[in-house]
Amino acid sequence: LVDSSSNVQSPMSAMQRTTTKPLTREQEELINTLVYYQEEFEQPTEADIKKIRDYEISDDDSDAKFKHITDMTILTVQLIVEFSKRLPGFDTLLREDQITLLKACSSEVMMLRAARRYDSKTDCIVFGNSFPYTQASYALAGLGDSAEVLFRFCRSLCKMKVDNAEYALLAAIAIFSERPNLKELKKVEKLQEIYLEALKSYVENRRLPRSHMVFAKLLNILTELRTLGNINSEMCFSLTFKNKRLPPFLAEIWDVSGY
Ligand SMILES: Cc1nc(-c2ccccc2Cl)n(NC(=O)c2ccc3c(c2C)OCCO3)c1C(C)C
Repeated sequence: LVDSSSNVQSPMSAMQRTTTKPLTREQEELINTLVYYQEEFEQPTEADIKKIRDYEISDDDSDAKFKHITDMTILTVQLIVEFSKRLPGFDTLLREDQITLLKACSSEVMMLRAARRYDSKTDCIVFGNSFPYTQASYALAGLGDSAEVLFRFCRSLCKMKVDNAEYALLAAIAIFSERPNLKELKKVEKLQEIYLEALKSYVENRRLPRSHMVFAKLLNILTELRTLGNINSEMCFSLTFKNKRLPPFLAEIWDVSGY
């Protein structure tokens, strides 16, 4: 902080002098792979959507709305599983750790996907191009109060202008997170570190003028995802008291006993 003429430099100018490290070739390839598979598994197929759209929902039918959400979620979680299986490093993990990661991350990555499908002009989450979820439709399905939290999360990510690469890297980092009962925790942490480094380099090299602390704000999203995922688990349990049942696929992946 003290230059040759022994003037004390302000920390800021010392910080500004640090040059950003460019992305390495491996990091570029990693990000391109993630963005490719994110696009590949972005939306359910028209055929799948048609299957769940077949029955008309009368606007005021809460059970039908709830069933739509559960069916769309099943399709979306299946896409998340396909995306995860193709993440470099995922196939180096034990099968049981792969399952532990998928069960724990699926609701968190669902929230990220909801934010990615959020349309600020209509204040709707549009899953599958034809399932606009509004806060009202969430309330109708009996998920009212959680919708407020979800839509606030979606709006904040929208304001941050999170781009495709950042979404894909955040999903990968959420997938390779420390979870209870992992057999090879160190391996998962090592993988997560690689994706965190790639996100850090990517953010620092992004051309668009960004507000400062972007990397810190993106890491904060990961903390928020944990909270949202936990509220989702609580919601799953409360459904049993509202005699709303989760389909077996979701009850199993989200560990809702007694399915
Ligand atoms: C079948 C189903 N599909 C979802 C879901 C729907 C859209 C995005 C993410 C999720 Cl997890 N959920 N969860 C929520 O809709 C949900 C639950 C709790 C929340 C929340 C959401 C979206 O959002 C924020 C905080 O708490 C459910 C069940 C459990 C109703």
